[in-house]
Amino acid sequence: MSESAIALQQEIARELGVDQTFDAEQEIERRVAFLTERLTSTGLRALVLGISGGVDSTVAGRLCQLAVERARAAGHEARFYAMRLPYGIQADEGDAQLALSFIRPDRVLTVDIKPAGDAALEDLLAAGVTFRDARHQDFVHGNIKARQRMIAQYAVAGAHDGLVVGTDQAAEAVTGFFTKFGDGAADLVPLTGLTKRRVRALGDALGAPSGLVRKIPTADLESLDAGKADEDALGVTYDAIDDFLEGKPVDRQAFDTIVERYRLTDHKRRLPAGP
Ligand SMILES: Nc1ncnc2c1ncn2[C@@H]1O[C@H](COP(=O)(O)OP(=O)(O)OC[C@H]2O[C@@H]([n+]3cccc(C(=O)O)c3)[C@H](O)[C@@H]2O)[C@@H](O)[C@H]1O
Ligand SMILES: Nc1ncnc2c1ncn2[C@@H]1O[C@H](COP(=O)(O)OP(=O)(O)OP(=O)(O)O)[C@@H](O)[C@H]1O
Ligand SMILES: [Mg+2]
Repeated sequence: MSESAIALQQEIARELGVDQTFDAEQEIERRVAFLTERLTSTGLRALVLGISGGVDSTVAGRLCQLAVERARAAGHEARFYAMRLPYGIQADEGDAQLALSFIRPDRVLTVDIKPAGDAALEDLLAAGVTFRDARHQDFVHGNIKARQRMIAQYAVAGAHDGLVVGTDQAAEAVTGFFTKFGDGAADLVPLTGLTKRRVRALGDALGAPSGLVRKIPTADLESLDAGKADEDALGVTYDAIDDFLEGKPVDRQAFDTIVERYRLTDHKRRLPAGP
């Protein structure tokens, strides 16, 4: 790799807050302390997060529960609302239930996002919105589902004086692999700066079920391609993304794919542009 390529790699990692060193126990402590401090300093009384059955929300969910328990021990009443937000019947519902058993949240709220998500699409079609083809429509519908989850979580935060927690981490941030104002919308992002393998290391250190920690990541938003692996959608592996962010050598094709995605999704990591 050329010197300029290495410099760009380092600059992007710095921009996304990826540390050069990593200690799972320390990171757990730092991130739980962060969530607890946000609760006490804002005076708010709840954390809200959707639990999918994937590793990111399993880890973030456990951090949330530990944080509210710590806040309560310090005399600040706070609750963690874990939300199940299936689109109809979720194929890996068993994983979501396993995640909840591990997290042991104060409350579980379940909202099926299918009726609202489907109604939104139907109304758009009735209004005359057109798509290139069925796959394009299904893709946009997928982003509607992610935003429907955001609506449900913000409603619970509004109802219970809470803060919405997001699962944004460095591997998704660098590729812009999230729905803008959907799962990308949150008040607190406790996994920020972590590569995917470091999220998994937190999961192991927290004692999360191994099957969840090592589960193939999926956004699972497209009905025509249910459970599609993120890596198939991204065209690059999480190992390569993590190596890139941790300053390790990556092959030319992976490097170019990551940098191109990073540039194209710059707008997703910023506030809306104005004149
Ligand atoms: N240059 C620019 N400057 C300012 N804004 C720009 C823009 N280009 C597009 N935009 C806006 O951004 C929109 C596109 O962004 P967005 O709506 O997010 O849509 P988009 O990035 O096309 O799709 C979201 C991607 O994230 C994936 N995802 C979503 C949710 C969760 C996960 C997961 O890992 O679990 C993954 C999903 O599978 C899909 O591949 C455009 O419609 C436009 O409104
Ligand atoms: N079916 C669902 N029920 C509840 N929350 C969900 C659901 N699907 C997605 N989410 C929320 O959207 C977030 C983004 O999804 P994403 O797939 O990136 O994370 P994950 O499923 O936790 O882990 P992974 O990326 O490994 O699949 C989740 O962490 C979760 O908070
Ligand atoms: Mg997932």
